[in-house]
Amino acid sequence: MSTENAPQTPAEQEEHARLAEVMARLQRALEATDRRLRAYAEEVREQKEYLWEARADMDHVEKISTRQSIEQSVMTGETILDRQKRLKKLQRAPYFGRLDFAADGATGTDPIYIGIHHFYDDNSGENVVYDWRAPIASLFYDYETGPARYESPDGVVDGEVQLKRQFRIRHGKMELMIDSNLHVVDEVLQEELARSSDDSMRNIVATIQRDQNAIIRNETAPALIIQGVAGSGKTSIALHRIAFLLYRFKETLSSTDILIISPNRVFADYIANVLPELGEEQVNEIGMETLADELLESRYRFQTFFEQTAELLENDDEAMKERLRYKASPEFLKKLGEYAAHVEENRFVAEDLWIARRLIPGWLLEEIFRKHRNMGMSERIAQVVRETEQKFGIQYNYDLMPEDRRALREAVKGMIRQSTLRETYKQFFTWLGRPELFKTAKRGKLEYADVFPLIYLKMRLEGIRSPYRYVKHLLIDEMQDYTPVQYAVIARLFRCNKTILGDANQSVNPYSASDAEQIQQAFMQASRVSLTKSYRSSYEITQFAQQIAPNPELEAIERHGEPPRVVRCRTRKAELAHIEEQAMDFQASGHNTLGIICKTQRQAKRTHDRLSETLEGIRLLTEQSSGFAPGIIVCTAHMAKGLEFDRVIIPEVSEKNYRTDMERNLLYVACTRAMHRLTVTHTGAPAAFLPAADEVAVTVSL
Ligand SMILES: Nc1ncnc2c1ncn2[C@@H]1O[C@H](COP(=O)(O)OP(=O)(O)OP(=O)(O)O)[C@@H](O)[C@H]1O
Repeated sequence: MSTENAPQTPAEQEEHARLAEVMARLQRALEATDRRLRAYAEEVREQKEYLWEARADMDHVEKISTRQSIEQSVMTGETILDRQKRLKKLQRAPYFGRLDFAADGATGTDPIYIGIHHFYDDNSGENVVYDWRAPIASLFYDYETGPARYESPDGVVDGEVQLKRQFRIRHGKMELMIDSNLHVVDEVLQEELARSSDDSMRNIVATIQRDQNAIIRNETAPALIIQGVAGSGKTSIALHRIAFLLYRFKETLSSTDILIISPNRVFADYIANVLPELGEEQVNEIGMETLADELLESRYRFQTFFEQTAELLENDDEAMKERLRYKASPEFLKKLGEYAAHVEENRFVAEDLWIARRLIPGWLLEEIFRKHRNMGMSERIAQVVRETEQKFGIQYNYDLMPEDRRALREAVKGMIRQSTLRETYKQFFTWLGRPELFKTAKRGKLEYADVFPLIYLKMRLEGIRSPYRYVKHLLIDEMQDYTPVQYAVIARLFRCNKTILGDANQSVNPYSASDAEQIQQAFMQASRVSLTKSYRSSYEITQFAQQIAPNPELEAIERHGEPPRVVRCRTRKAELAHIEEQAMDFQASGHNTLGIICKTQRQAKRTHDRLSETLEGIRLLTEQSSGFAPGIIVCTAHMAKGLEFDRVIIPEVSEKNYRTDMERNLLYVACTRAMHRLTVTHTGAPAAFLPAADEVAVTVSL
């Protein structure tokens, strides 16, 4: 029921009165924080003044103690500032749900209101609003009215949900209030999904679904792999899960302990707001290329994943596909492991040595050398020399002279049959009998597909001291775009808990992709969950995308909109004119984002440049872009991964331009970015895997 007008029913009257009371309490709490903040600011000012004026009479210890006291006041002030921010947010929407739960054996029920943050009223000593992450709040997501249970810190509590109510409150005003019973269509969710997009990912606390809640609140899985169809909320719930874990384990986990591996900086920027909105600090983020560069100590120049995909699309090179396919196979990882063992086995040719006219047996040198396989080579040689010297001293009761030590070091060095890491990696392909699988990319760079195998070999032969030992939880998005070798490297690098998410149907480069099952093999004790309901796109858009890349598991949400349009244009000029028309229509609409999604960067640039001749403010996303913003964005499907737009236009979907499986995947990714409206344009024959024309509107334009 809508409650924008005067409340009608007793329930509405009750809730309006309650809201007014909560708003008044929030106002009082805010005024109290304002007073405390002013008091702390004054205290800091006075202490600083005192420190300055009395500095000549103070000894060192006194100065330190005054400074510490200032720091303490500043920190307390910051905590109050945080509370102030939360209270202000609560003033806009103090809660979104109410739950009356009668625990078995308890007398009476107090309504529990659930909001984005906890609100404890200091004056009355009451929990006025519960944080959505509180144990009891999980009832709100898991049950309608009837028998229910939740896990409290003291154990499982059984009982009955007697009332469940959803609210939409904006700017302190109640706009909607709905009592949910079993089988009620989730009206609040429908409204939420029908809204226009934002310039960043939004939180979904008010409408988290039951299966999503189970993933968010899973505290035990050491590695949780989420395979979810396009638009199923994977990224959203992974971030909500992080917020939940930060709340649940606040004593031992902080935002600086978390790292996100994300596909690019635009995506990182797009999701950056979710955790702060949920009252948590932003967490660190890193891309695979930066990670690789750090691990290789910036010693190698290599192609990026983006460049690799671009090259594949521009050239459709069978030999390259074969290289990528093999390097993405579990077989490749196995062989690389065998090769590393082989190199290790054969690279030290120990011989008997005579130092200071005394014998050092080869077997002893070999034994010491083998023991330290995880050290870098120069460190390892130094260690062999050190340990041999010790044993030598004990055996012969003789201390080595500096020249003896030098001779020992030179002799040990001489026993090593070693080439550079890159050379050793290259020789792997000869050892394998397939030298054609190693090929340098343009300008002598390593191919992207060789970067992580090289790191893996380095780890096996030299050892890498992980710079990420501080990470306690790792989140990997777009998991399908990483290969078994990458996962093997990640597993060695990050021993912490992990949330790994993606969609096998959305790989932008199917020649180097992994599915959830393969990924599970890389991590011990990993659990796999799947999400099959798609929330982002209207029913019609989802059905359209399903015809391009059918996924029998996918369940489309029943939110109806315009059918997607396939627009056949006589010429490229006519196509651009149609896109321009659509762009102008968008500018006049209430929608916030329009994505014009092309296949290649070259096509995106060309489209962008042509449209920019007549339209203002169109942005082109490139590999270097670092931010997402509302308006018209032209980009490739690769760049659009993970993003969403109110409207999407996909140009040049002709038979010639979209032909291969990879192109089909990219088209699927592009279509599934659209929330409310999708237009596909082409000249000449349309791509064969576009839905048949009689199922979509065909407009002959110009
Ligand atoms: N429970 C929910 N309540 C409201 N909105 C939701 C819910 N679940 C998902 N959504 C919305 O669905 C859209 C898709 O979510 P998200 O981007 O997290 O999905 P995804 O599975 O990561 O998508 P993709 O793989 O296609 O990039 C977002 O607009 C998100 O807000």
